[in-house]
Amino acid sequence: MRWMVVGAKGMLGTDLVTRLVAEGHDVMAVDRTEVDITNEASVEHAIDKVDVVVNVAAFTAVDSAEENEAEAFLTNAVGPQHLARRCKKIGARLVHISTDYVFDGSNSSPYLESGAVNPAGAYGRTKAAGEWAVRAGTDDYIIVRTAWLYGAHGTCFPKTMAELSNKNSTLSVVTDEVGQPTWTADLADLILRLVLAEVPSGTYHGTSSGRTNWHSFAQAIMTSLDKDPDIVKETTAAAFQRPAPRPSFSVLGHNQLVAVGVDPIGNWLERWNEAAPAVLAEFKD
Ligand SMILES: NC(=O)C1=CN([C@@H]2O[C@H](COP(=O)(O)OP(=O)(O)OC[C@H]3O[C@@H](n4cnc5c(N)ncnc54)[C@H](O)[C@@H]3O)[C@@H](O)[C@H]2O)C=CC1
Repeated sequence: MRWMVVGAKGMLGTDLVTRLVAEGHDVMAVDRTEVDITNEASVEHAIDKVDVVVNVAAFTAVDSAEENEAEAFLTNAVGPQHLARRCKKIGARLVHISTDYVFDGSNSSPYLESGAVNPAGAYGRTKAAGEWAVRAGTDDYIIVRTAWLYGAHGTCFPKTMAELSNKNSTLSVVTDEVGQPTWTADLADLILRLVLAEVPSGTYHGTSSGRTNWHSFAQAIMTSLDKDPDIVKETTAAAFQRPAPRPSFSVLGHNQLVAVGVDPIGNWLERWNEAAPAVLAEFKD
């Protein structure tokens, strides 16, 4: 099976390519300089003779998307449309990564894969449009919605907390946003398992199991750094205003994975404890 990973130099792409290569798969890893997904000619020229295309390319700057929605839309919606059309033409399966931000966060029980999307901000709107573009463009797709991603090869919450804790005696972190911290290496593993299992086309939720809030996650990060978790103080989203709205409840249910016999990713805290040495390597002596 021949794979192409588009957006391969990002946080998820780096771990995905590493995993596929380690497993002996035939992988072409490309980023924007080789294939710009916003340019249909570039997509048509570069993507050929592959069995699976994994789109991990995205405009991921959530706050910046509020000011630059047209640019975000090009990458997050028009790009996936080009990829879906191209995959259909060459008979490749498209795996496309989406986000919890397609939901507004007002639920109190886990979001179902089939639940109505209602994004609260520009990034979520563009990602929801990308999902529709994929579904409209090809019949052979796997959409994987993920959330609260962290990894060794990108800017992410654990590294930001580690940096802040080196400069400050206390940190204030919000308690009223709930979600599922998810390690890029675990998501790479899930993508591999979904493709190898040849699951039916559809939308799947690829997040860790269980749930937490940012404050408790920050405390777990301090523990991993051998620091006192009590330096993390509680605050609220209202006191910590940012340009883009954040969903207050981002817990995704894994019903579709279970339905097709694919194991969801394990509990977020167990996975964090496994991930921490790699993700926090630059902060450890
Ligand atoms: N980081 C997070 O917390 C979350 C991420 N996601 C989704 O997961 C996926 C992966 O995210 P990350 O690895 O964090 O992203 P990232 O920002 O680390 O990497 C994105 C990659 O896409 C590439 N790219 C951007 N525009 C492109 C274009 N026009 N053509 C080709 N490549 C282009 C960039 O060069 C970069 O290497 C994205 O679809 C994102 O929306 C979903 C939920 C949470």
